Amino acid sequence: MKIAVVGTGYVGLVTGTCFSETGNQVVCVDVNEEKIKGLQNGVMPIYEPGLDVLFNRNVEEGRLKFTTSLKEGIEGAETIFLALPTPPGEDGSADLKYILKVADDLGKLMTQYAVIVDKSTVPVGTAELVSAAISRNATVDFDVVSNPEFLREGVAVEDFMKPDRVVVGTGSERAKKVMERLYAPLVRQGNPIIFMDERSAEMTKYAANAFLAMKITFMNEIANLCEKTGANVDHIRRGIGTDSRIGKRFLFAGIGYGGSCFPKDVQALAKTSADYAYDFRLLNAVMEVNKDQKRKLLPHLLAYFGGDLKDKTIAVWGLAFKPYTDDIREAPALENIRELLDLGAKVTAYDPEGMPNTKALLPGVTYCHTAYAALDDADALMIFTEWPQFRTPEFEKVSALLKNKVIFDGRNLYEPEHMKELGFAYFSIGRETVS
Ligand SMILES: NC(=O)C1=CN([C@@H]2O[C@H](COP(=O)(O)OP(=O)(O)OC[C@H]3O[C@@H](n4cnc5c(N)ncnc54)[C@H](O)[C@@H]3O)[C@@H](O)[C@H]2O)C=CC1
Ligand SMILES: O=C(O)[C@H]1O[C@H](OP(=O)(O)OP(=O)(O)OC[C@H]2O[C@@H](n3ccc(=O)[nH]c3=O)[C@H](O)[C@@H]2O)[C@H](O)[C@@H](O)[C@@H]1O
Repeated sequence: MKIAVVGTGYVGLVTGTCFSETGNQVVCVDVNEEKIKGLQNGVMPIYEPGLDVLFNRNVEEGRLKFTTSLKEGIEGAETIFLALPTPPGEDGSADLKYILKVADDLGKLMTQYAVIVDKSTVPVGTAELVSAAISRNATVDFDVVSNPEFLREGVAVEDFMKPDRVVVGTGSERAKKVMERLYAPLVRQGNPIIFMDERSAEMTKYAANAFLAMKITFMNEIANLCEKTGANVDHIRRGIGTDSRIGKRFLFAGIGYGGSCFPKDVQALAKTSADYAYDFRLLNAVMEVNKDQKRKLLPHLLAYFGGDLKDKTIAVWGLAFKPYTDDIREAPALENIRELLDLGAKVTAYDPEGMPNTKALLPGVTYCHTAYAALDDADALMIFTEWPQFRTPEFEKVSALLKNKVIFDGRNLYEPEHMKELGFAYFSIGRETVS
């Protein structure tokens, strides 16, 4: 099948690359000329484990191509995926300007029947808006389908190639057949392709992200209560996660959820609720709790240094919003670093992949080549991302490099008991403080 993917961000690149891997001819389109030039020269603009191998193979074998021309990209394409940004608008709703602009262009450019597949995360009713925008100028038949994407950054290839499920919203039998054919190699793993109407598919995506954000937030609130009552959130996680009705995943308490999607999607769903005059109280609570959670370690840090961080150097391990990605959008580390700098502290930082992106936003930080280099002569260590190499550091080296043996850990990487034995002061989330 010939496929066009419009937008070569995270989702566009993974979608295009994975569909070329299953034997389709894919052309990816983007308005960013520099990005397209790089992709044409084999430069992968994001760090995503495993994606480069598939990318190189399919580019070499001629199944994966890149262009800035929408007209050229969609020529002969049976499906046209929209993997465009839907950032929060001023009122918190998803901004549809990128999607509707491309829909308008498609109406003018399409010369044959195509299925327009909305892969971006968009509010209920968007398929109808896209359809109307195309219809204004279209001279050919088309269907608009909602096909939300559930991949996680860092494990995107695995999530795309072996999805738990594929959700497709369409009322068209013709489009349904096209989508079945396209996804057949992926759902052969035994997982379902679930067909429904467009509005339900659009809502399914928001419900999934909001539910996961709520699950994490619930555990963060339990963690906060654990700190007050002397219970240990790790035990609670194991104690409830083994109940198959609850499930083991997404129960890790920490420094709050970040990333390009949970914060924006929870906010957008709250806005949809407000638009329909429904007060979705749970969502508002999730956003409020997460805002506070991201700043959870700062009061402990300030108290440790008697309320004054001037002339203190704080080492930071982890900038990306989670491991195995260079994505720093809404990362808890960034908000904390800004606050540290405002309070007069110096910051030294290390992240295996997140430093190039952070440098542009926070030039006042000293970026180091290794995790240990960031500790050299620092007054304290703060941890914001659970990269595996931070899990088992050489603690002797850590204590030799730090001026004070103190760690503020937003990801619960170490056992409080062990830290006590090693003589560290140790602040984590929802567990005993070692001081
Ligand atoms: N990043 C993620 O892990 C996931 C994102 N999503 C959703 O997928 C959508 C896309 O997200 P990302 O890939 O992260 O976006 P992104 O912001 O990384 O990339 C979007 C790309 O679209 C391009 N673009 C903008 N206007 C264009 C136009 N008129 N024609 C062609 N290209 C254009 C931009 O230059 C950019 O390269 C969003 O709705 C997001 O919520 C869904 C699941 C996972
Ligand atoms: O719509 C999207 O863009 C995607 O959003 C999330 O994926 P992603 O943002 O890549 O990352 P997650 O692994 O979900 O983590 C999100 C945040 O929650 C935090 N988290 C996650 C799990 C957990 O137990 N505790 C916790 O604090 C992470 O540290 C991170 O800051 C969803 O998991 C994907 O299914 C969805 O497709």
